[in-house]
Amino acid sequence: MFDSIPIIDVGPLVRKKGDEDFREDPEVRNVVHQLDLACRNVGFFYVSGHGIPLELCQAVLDVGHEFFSQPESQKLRIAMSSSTGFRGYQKLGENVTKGLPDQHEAIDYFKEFESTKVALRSENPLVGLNQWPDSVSKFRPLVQEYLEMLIELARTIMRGIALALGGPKDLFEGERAGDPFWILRVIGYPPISNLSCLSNPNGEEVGCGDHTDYGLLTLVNQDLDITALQVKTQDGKYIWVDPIPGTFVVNIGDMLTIWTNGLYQSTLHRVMNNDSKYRVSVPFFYEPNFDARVEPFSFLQDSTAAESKRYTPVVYGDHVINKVLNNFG
Ligand SMILES: O=C(O)CCC(=O)C(=O)O
Ligand SMILES: [Fe+2]
Repeated sequence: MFDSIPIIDVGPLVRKKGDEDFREDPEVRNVVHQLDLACRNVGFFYVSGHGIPLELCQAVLDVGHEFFSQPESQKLRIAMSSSTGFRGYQKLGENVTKGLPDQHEAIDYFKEFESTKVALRSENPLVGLNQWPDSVSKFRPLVQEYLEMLIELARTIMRGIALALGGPKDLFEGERAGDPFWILRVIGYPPISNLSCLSNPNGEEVGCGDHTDYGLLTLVNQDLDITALQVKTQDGKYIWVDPIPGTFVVNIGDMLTIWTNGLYQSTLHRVMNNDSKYRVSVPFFYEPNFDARVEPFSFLQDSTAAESKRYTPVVYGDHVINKVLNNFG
């Protein structure tokens, strides 16, 4: 049972990731222990000490605000469609979670496939080029710089999680997540008071409905002056995830649940922007290799869920294609 989100200073992981004795270092071991507790009990944690400049995080949110404040015709110039590989801008209400329209607009970026066998598979609907708004000139260079840093940070945190599971530090490298797929969403949530009456069955206006994230690890950069993200506890209550300057909100996704045979569970969460201001958040989803087969680690199966609870293996790429097509196809 949890009633708050822990804060983990990942500084030692970041500073010592190249060290020979990384695994034995007392500071690293301390971080690894905290990661283990957070992943077992909460599924969410803040990370501080990550080394990514606050100004860069803020600048990414600022260009998001600038983009969304434009007239719709301008935004639709980078509209998402099946012909863009589902990359680009989607209007308010176009995104659907569990059959209900979400009250947000967004731009979606996916890792671009190189001409490997994945890209050449004609049935892969996510093959395409990312859509960059030239109306906001700083957008592309800033977001690209940010992406490179976030990929590296997520990889470092996954190294800590590998040790937390008692595995080798490269557990999530190679065929599993050595060539990680990623998704970046720049999301805008209008204040609920501005919305017409599209509500969920409970009469609530939901920016993004209850869901777990479907990949490996999510890092959320959110506006600092609005609290809108909520995490569901085991007894069904929601707790608000207040923004903390200099941190990312990190949560684990469904692929980690499968790999750990349920030891680390992805946690339900949703977004409600009850504030009077427009909110921007930029979640970054660090994922397995596109063609990774995800199945419970054999070294964990004895110590985790009973046979009946075993998770069904999936190929990550099939899983994500399914999710995207269900939403927009
Ligand atoms: O906007 C947020 O704070 C989180 C959004 C989210 O949960 C998601 O896009 O998966
Ligand atoms: Fe999420």
